[in-house]
This record gives sequence, structure tokens and C-alpha cells, in this order.
Amino acid sequence: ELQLNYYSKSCPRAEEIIKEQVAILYRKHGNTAVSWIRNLFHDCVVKSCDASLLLDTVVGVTSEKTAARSFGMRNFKYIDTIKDALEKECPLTVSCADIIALTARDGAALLKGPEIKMKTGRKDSKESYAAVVDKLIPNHNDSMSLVLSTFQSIGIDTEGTVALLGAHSVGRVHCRNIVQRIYPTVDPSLDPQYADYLKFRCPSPNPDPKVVDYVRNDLETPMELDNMYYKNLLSHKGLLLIDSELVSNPTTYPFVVKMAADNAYFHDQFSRALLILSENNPLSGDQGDIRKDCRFLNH
Ligand code: HEM
Ligand SMILES: [Ca+2]
Ligand SMILES: [Ca+2]
Repeated sequence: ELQLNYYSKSCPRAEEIIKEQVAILYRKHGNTAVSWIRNLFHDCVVKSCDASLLLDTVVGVTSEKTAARSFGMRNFKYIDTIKDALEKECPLTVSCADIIALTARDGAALLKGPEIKMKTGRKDSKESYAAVVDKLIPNHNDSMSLVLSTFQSIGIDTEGTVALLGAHSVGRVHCRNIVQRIYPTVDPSLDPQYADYLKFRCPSPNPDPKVVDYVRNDLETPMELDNMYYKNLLSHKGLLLIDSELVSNPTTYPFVVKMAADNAYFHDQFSRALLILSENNPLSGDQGDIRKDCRFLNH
């Protein structure tokens, strides 16, 4: 059973240590806070919030991080920094799955997002689900109805899904995920000046995989988890196809309008949906472990 302050007896400073570490890392590398939010999505949608995402490839294990859908994910080494700090204070006590959940919470708050009350007590998986990652996490070219049904299947309604995509108010997208929208012809749903900017940032229709050209998700407030994302969508500056689809789809459009007009409403809906996501199918009892090293199964 997940509960508030699960570690209050076993490791009273656990949440404080995570918050401290997230803040230190944020000051050194602001984009770590962005990564923590994406991690929660990619871990929790794949079976459970169980840190299956964090396992490295070794004999007998293929890492979820190597799946196509994980492209662009970064900052995993700083999860180790946080886990080390926790192991020093309370060995083998705080799960990697709770680190994913609490770093997402603290990252969102640092990015001027909502303050979220999150439960803890998640256990870590004993396996990687690399083989199903690309089936469970939608692609940016998928239809909105597929994305809505993916989130529906874990209990998140249309309003919540629209709010969660607001995570794209921070972070970046690599050119290889954008070029289909501007070459050989520009997607007519894009603002022409914005399309010119995208062409300037992504000059080649076939980006060199070794060159990491990218575009920031939100040019106005790239490091704030705010409703600027929805304002951009309404002015036809959605970066990924899936972002633009929020406006062209009649079931999601009304929520985009509401969120663009009211940051507090966006934050309320984002908190509500992120909580549901963070409680997807948690492992309990002996179904899971507390990993000593988030990258490897215990012996
Ligand atoms: C089903 C819908 C979604 C799709 C198809 C999708 C797809 C993508 C893609 C393609 C990227 C860019 C990767 C790159 O080129 O580097 C990205 C970035 C990102 N996504 Fe999503 N995403 C979705 C939903 C979400 C959700 C629900 C969250 C979190 C609540 C999220 C958080 C992020 C963040 C924070 C980034 C920026 C990462 C960075 O800058 O390192 N996304 N997403
Ligand atoms: Ca997982
Ligand atoms: Ca923003």
C-alpha cells in the first residue's frame, strides 16, 4: 500500500535528502529537473512505477533505456548521485521507484510547477520490460485517439491527458523528431514563421545522428512548467505532431483553451493526473525489491 511519508520510521530524512539532492543538481544542471518528469512517464506507463526504466543492459537484461521510445532521455547518472546519498543515510531502504516519483515531484516544483503531495512505498521491479516499451509508450506521430486510450487504460481521462502533455512546456526535441513536419513540405497547420525557425534549427531533412540538433519545446518559458505550452498550441506553434493534434482534435481542444487561459487550472489538472500516473500498478510485498544500485538487480 502506498502511503504518505512511508519512510517516516525507516528513514525519516529520505524525502528531505531527495529534495536536497534534486535542488543541488538543478542548480548545476537545470535540465535534470526536466528529465525527472519524463522519467516518471516512461517508467509508470511501462507496467508499473517500479524503476524498470533504470536497469542497465547486462547479460540477461536489455535496458528499457535502449528502446526507440527512450530516445533523448538523459541525466540517468544523477539518479545514482541521489541513490548514493540515500544509501549512506539508510542502506537498502528507499526504492528506486520512489526516487523516480519524488524527483519528478520535486523537479516539477523547481520548474515553477505545482506542489504535489505524493505517496511512497513503491518497490523495484525484478526485471526489465524493454521488449514492450515501444508498444506501451505512444509515438509522437500516433493519433490522439491512441494516446487518449493509452492514458485511459491507466485511469487518466481526457482532461488529465491534455494536462500531462503540458510537460512539453519544458525540455527539448531533437530534429529527427521534427523534420517530417517541415520537409519536403511544411505541415500547413504550423505557423509559417515558426516553421522557418524550425528549418533554421533543423537545416537538414536527414539529421546526422551524431549531431544533436534540437529545438526547445517552449521558446518563451523553456524552464517553466507553465501554461505557455497551450498558448503556443493555439498560435499554431506545437512542436511535435502529437502536440499540434491537441488543437485539431475536437475532444481535446476545449481543454487546451481552458488551460491556455488559466495556469492554476493547468497546475491542478497536472497534479491530479501526475498522481494517478505515479500510482499506476505499484508492486507490493514480495513482488518487488529495494535495489541497492538502481542500474542492477540485487544478487
Ligand atoms: C503520449 C504522449 C507523448 C509523446 C508521444 C511524447 C513524446 C516525446 C518526444 C518525442 C520527446 C522528445 C525526445 C527527443 O527528441 O529528445 C519528448 C520529450 C519530453 N517529454 Fe514527452 N511525450 C508524451 C507525453 C509526455 C508526458 C505524459 C510527459 C510527462 C508527464 C512527457 C515529458 C517529456 C519531457 C519533460 C520531455 C523533454 C525531455 C528533455 O528535454 O530531456 N511527455 N516527448
Ligand atoms: Ca516501469
Ligand atoms: Ca514553459
